[in-house]
Amino acid sequence: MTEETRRFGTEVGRLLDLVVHSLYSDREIFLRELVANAADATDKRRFMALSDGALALPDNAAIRISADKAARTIRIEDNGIGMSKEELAENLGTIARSGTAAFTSQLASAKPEDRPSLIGQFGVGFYSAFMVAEKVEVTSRKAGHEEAWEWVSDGQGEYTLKSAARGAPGTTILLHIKPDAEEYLEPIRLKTIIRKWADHITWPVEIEEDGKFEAATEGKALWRKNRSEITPEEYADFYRHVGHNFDEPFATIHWRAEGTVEFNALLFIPSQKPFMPVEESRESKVRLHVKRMFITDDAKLLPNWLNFVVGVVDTEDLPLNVSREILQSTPVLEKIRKVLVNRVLSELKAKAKDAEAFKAFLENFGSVMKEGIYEDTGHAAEIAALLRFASTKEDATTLDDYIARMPEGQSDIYYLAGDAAHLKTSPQLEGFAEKGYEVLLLGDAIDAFWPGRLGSYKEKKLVSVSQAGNLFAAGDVPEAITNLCTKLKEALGEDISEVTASSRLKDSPAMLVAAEAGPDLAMQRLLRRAGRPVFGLPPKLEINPSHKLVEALAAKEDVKEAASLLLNLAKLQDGDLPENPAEFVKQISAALAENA
Ligand SMILES: Nc1ncnc2c1ncn2[C@@H]1O[C@H](COP(=O)(O)OP(=O)(O)OP(=O)(O)O)[C@@H](O)[C@H]1O
Repeated sequence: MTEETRRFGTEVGRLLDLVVHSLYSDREIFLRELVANAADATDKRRFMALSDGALALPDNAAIRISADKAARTIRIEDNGIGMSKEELAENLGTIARSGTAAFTSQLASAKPEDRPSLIGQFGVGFYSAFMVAEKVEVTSRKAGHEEAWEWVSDGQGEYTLKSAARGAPGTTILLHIKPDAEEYLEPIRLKTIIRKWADHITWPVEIEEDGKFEAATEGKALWRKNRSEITPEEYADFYRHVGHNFDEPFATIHWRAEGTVEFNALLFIPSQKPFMPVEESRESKVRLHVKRMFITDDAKLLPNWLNFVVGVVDTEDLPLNVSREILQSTPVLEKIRKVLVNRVLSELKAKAKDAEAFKAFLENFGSVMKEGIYEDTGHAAEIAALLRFASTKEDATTLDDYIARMPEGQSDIYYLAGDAAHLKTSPQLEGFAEKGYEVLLLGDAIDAFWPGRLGSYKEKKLVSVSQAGNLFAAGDVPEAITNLCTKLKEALGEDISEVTASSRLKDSPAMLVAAEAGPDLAMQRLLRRAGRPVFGLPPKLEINPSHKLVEALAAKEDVKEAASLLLNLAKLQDGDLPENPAEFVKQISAALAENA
């Protein structure tokens, strides 16, 4: 029989090296990882069999574990979907998941003493087998195929692949246990580990004892138990399992919904940003189960702006053989989604009462939530009410508190969106302090988008300070200034829609403001940087009649050169480059030379 020898992808080599050499405690998680893979593979086969009867699972489908003390092996067998030759090479010989690759580099840069807990809590999937095994043999037959393949490796950089025999589809993993890991050859030890880590697995997990396979799990899904029967550790373990996270949950939401739709739900809000961002997709991965059986994790049970919530929803209101088509159209899912969003929002409202803890939550997930204001008009106001913002008066304020502080005469909510580092010193803020008007300082990239979409909050309009020129129209302006405005407008042409004198400017000679309708300046900047057309009127130029430079210009006949200088200065102040930086430097140098 021909045997092929292949080398692991470089990332795998690194990961294996780190796993094997930095983990001394918590090795038992290898069993959790391998059993979880077996359960996932069985779930996949069950789901595929819905559209292809030939793939149907045997009635006694289970995950079976047996240890052979004499041979020093542990065998883990499943009736799952199996792997073809190329899948064995792809799944076990390379790291396809970007998250795992990123995890590997994080692991490499972590202090050696921190690595065990990182590995122990995160899990490294299949490769954890090499923590306890000096050689791993995987025999797999893909459901629907006749041939089977055997993958063998000692984890030292290479693996072999050869044709093999397996009576039925599924995967067998044979671990040749290292001398220092013999404790795992005891069935009782294996059972304890399964109970601890894998009790929620919905497929039977059986362990061979005295020649007979015995159920190792209670077989009662955690989310179907009463809250009083579950310990905080059990919740946390389950959270780490479903969420691939390694922190403690910030919130655990476990309830049974009864009414128009019935289901059990166990949802978690992480307390840290997941190490793996929501990988390739932004969509919710909350798992849908029907009568305990896993159906899919892409039913989009929660909207994208709650994509950080992980967990399980299990309903009796759908048939076990629910197909993808039914999932897309059934009103049951729509009803479930509604209940879930409202439940998560009310949990967040309750959590918001502890300002300190909630601050950390918002630092992690506040920007994702803001996307909800943009995408989900039905919940926009509720989301906005939960958020906190920096302002010219407070480090963090809610919109309600902002409104409560509004002085007499202020009717709108003012905000300035832009680069967080420059907000506090922006000339756009000039004039607001004098009026006693607080301004929200919005430094997230998404902040350029959502205020315009929200429009108003509790009947107060959200107004960008870059569009609040009306507040500061200068009263009586000397004729020379009015003439200067006209001359500047002539010189600047279509770049500027209007030049006006403003009372808001204190230290700056001029400033750009956006037209009242259309995108504000922060939004225009984003559009420009993204190479997108900027719609709406060009900006206005406000000049400061009491600034020395403006006074001097008002006395001049020809302001052509000065006009473009003034415009470029205003652009610079907003963090934009002048259109032609070299030309601008020439102008400035010439102006300085005149006064030198
Ligand atoms: N028993 C199995 N049956 C079928 N496919 C398997 C089995 N075990 C592993 N695989 C395949 O190998 C891939 C890699 O497994 P591995 O455990 O390393 O990562 P994962 O399960 O994708 O991620 P994680 O362990 O972080 O959840 C799996 O995604 C799956 O496609």
